Amino acid sequence: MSLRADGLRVRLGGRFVVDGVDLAVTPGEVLGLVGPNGSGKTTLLRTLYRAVTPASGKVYIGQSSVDELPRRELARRLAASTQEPEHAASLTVTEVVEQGRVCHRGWLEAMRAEDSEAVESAIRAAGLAELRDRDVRTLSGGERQRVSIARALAVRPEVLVLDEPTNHLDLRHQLGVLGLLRELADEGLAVLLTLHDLRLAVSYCDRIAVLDEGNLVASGTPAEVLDERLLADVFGVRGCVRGSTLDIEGPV
Ligand SMILES: Nc1ncnc2c1ncn2[C@@H]1O[C@H](COP(=O)(O)OP(=O)(O)OP(=O)(O)O)[C@@H](O)[C@H]1O
Repeated sequence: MSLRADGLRVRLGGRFVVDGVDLAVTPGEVLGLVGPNGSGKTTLLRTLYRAVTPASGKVYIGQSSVDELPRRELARRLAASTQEPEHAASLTVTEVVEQGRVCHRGWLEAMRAEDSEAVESAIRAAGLAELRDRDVRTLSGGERQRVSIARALAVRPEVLVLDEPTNHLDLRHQLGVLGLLRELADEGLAVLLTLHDLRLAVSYCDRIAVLDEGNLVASGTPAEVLDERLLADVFGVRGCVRGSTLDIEGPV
């Protein structure tokens, strides 16, 4: 199912930090949301999965408006990997990833075979097999990041939303996670992620949407969007896209 935002405006601290955004991501597609610090990326994502209520505008999964879907159904259809605060409780990696299945069966019901299978495959996909029994509070930032991604994968959603999934990851794991998202999209998932690294966005995203001061200033293929002028005006760098790579020469 597609995820679509129509005319989203979000007001925080007395101003619109998301200011009239239309966005859609379709099954099979990886859409990268990019923009400078404070441009509204996280707020926009949080609005999509109903952690923030917009001042106006609507978000749809398929034909259903997310604010009319029961919470549990929304959680089954749209999974998010977020920049979360530290875990407060003592839980193992496996226990955290298992939380991704709660929306399918409820807190009090036992794990079924399909739940265990989804958890196992998410743990493997995120490269967490050797860490599965570790207390999450003892993990490094990059390891915790992969636990958050694994929990979202375990949901087996229709739409996957990830806030800076490569944050804290070493280069090998950055490429591993983005390659995995690419594969999942090729299997029919709709993937929306924020990224600061424009080079990775160019290499892995089908389309890029650029947010600047709460406004969507461009969207399209990386080559269409990241022209010299936009790179200079929005990101303050000199560069251009060549094929599927981005060459950055330096600051403007
Ligand atoms: N609860 C809040 N109250 C007031 N202002 C807020 C609140 N949350 C975020 N903001 C402001 O909204 C703007 C957008 O923040 P947001 O975190 O969405 O940006 P971002 O593009 O994700 O930034 P970054 O790239 O630095 O992570 C920022 O100017 C931020 O200071």
